[in-house]
Amino acid sequence: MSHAWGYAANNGPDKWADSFPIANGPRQSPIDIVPGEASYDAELKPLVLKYDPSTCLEILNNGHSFQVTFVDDTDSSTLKDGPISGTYRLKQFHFHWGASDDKGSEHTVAGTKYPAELHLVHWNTKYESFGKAASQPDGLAVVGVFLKIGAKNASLQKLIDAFESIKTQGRQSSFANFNPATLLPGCLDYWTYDGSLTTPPLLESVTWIVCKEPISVSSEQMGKFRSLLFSAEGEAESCMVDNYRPPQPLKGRSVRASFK
Ligand SMILES: NS(=O)(=O)c1ccc(NCc2ccco2)c([N+](=O)[O-])c1
Ligand SMILES: [Zn+2]
Repeated sequence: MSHAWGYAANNGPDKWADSFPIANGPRQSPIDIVPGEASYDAELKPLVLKYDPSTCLEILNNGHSFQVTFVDDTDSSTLKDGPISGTYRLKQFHFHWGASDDKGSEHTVAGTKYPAELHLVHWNTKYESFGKAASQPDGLAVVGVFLKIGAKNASLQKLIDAFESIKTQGRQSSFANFNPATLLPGCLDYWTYDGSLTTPPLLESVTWIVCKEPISVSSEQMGKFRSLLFSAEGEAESCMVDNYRPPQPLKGRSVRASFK
């Protein structure tokens, strides 16, 4: 790919294999989750998420999504138990969404697309850094949460209120004392499977933990997500929409459920 990857016709998911051949690998993400084909595993533990709002650092438009980044030099914000062993540290969270409310999530549930999907990204502290962990089969654990059109979400609104300061690619602003736990659904039942990063470099290092219960977002709030830009200041404006990879082949993998 002579140009950076993106989500357009000339550099989008169908072209990623040109520069990242792992795109056709055995454990790619996202996938379509078919509840009737997931197997309940009684040995799966409840998720233990401990988030310290004081580790929240900044909000950034990285040109593919917006992300909120956390200080990850201590075990202040961590994920434990669930399908994983050991301690994984929260590095950042970000979203994927569509140009309209009928699409936008990366994982789908029996073919159903949600308007958006939240990813809370954690790395295994048995490795010395996110970068080192990202290249290991058990290096990362990403909690996925679907967004469903409904009531206005007060927690998402705090993110949206910062958007005017990060409208274009590369812009960032300080963002303190945000508690990511306020973005989690009430019920933490989940599906889990072995997968990958859903954007280049598509590394096959992710234990995916996808929550069954969505959180709400209003259609107006989704409109604000779509006001962000892929483009940098001074470039032709390109709305940040449809920044999602479609489901990938399961290739023999099993999906386990933490619930009956
Ligand atoms: N949609 S996702 O949660 O799978 C995802 C994808 C890419 C990256 N990062 C890209 C990257 C560069 C080197 C290693 O990683 C991240 N992340 O960093 O949290 C998350
Ligand atoms: Zn993501």
